[in-house]
Amino acid sequence: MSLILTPEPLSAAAFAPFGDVIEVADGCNHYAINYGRTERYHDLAALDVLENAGKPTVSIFRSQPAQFPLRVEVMERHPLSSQAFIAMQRKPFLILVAPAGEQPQLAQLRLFEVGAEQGVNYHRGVWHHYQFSLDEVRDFICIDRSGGHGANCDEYRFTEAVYLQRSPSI
Ligand SMILES: NC(=O)N[C@@H](O)C(=O)O
Ligand code: NI
Repeated sequence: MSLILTPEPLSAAAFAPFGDVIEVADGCNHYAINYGRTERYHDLAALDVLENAGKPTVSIFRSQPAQFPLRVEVMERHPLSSQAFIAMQRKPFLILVAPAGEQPQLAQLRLFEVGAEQGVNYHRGVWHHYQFSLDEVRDFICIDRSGGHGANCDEYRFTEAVYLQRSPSI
């Protein structure tokens, strides 16, 4: 028996069990800076990267597009840190997540469509599929942890048949 997942829209409330949505939204803490020429939307994600002498790191992931339907072979988690992704070309992308725990539970898998003006920050231990793009090679800013000590990437390989489908809108 296969499990087929289709995307749901990403909102801060829906994503709360997994992390933060990085976006300009009602209720954000924002204020004018630079003599009124810039509005700062402040402190949008809980970065958690200092465990075991880790340090914050900004990288660019140049990701290959996935082919659909995508068979989910593996998911991963970072037990020592958060990990944020923000699309540089402002194109939508898909993320697959499951709550932190010993292993991802099939019944708790969620597929979200990240909008063109959103980013995500996975909280530490949250299971997720590694980054991929849609249609074309795309660049993503990644903010996570480097240095320090301790293994920070656990993988879980599915034996069940889990597939991701795109929605017509993306
Ligand atoms: N391995 C690595 O740095 N990337 C993954 O963590 C990912 O989520 O793409
Ligand atoms: Ni990751």
